[in-house]
Amino acid sequence: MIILNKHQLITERFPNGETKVKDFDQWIKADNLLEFTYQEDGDLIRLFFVKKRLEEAGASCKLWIRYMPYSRMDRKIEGDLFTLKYVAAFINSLQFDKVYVIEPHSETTLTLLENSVAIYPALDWLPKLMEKLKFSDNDRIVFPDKGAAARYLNSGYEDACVFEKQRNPQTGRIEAMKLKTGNIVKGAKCIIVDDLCSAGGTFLWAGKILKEMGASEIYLLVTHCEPRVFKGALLEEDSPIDLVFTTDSMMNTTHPKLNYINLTTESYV
Ligand SMILES: O=P(O)(O)OC[C@H]1O[C@@H](O)[C@H](O)[C@@H]1O
Repeated sequence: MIILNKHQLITERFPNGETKVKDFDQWIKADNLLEFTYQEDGDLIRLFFVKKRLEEAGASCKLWIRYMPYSRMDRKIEGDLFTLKYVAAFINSLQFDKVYVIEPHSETTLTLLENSVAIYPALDWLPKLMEKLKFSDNDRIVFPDKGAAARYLNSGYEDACVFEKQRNPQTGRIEAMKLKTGNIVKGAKCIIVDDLCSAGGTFLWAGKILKEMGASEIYLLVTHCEPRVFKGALLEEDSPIDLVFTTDSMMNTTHPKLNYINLTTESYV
């Protein structure tokens, strides 16, 4: 989905699959903000078309990336393509004046993307959620793996609990998890904070262990939820996760256990 200056562009497909972008020019301003939601690779070509037209019109443009495509492919694996690098190179070639990236998974995206700045809604929202849940000294912030700890630990949450996890690189399934740092006081409320919930295995594992250790309520705060792989298990009655807080950066399904954080460009741009 592409939103130009708050107007969602009408993009249609010709019967052969090619993209048609309709009634575009009316939304162009001298300075533009393009909001980009990635759902499939075709969205990248639509981004290209739109930026090229803005360039032709002599208009400047900033880009707001709700979810950075391929951000989890953030390292070179022998024999495989380092796709994040190429997607970043593509976006760089479009020469945006500034690129805002919502929760980019790792520093690699920011290193690869020129003129980029990261926005961390989950982290920004954490103090508000702690207040809402009436957090006390016994309650705990939890980072479910070393990636989350590297991202957030230095943001004033040095006393957070940190998990260690082992994921099978072939199947992608989590095979083991254990609490590496911190302790859980019986009856503690916990907020697990991370960038993204994909299939949810990380949070089911962490939630189960936290409950076994005596936690009373467990909340999940993630910036992105991936609609295609998000498994309902996390939201089911017997899930250890009581409520999920997320943004609509990718997913907009409704469910009583899902709470959406309003993510507006105005607060950041
Ligand atoms: O366990 P699922 O939800 O599939 O995957 C999400 C986790 O995998 C990591 O890349 C994310 O940063 C998050 O910790």
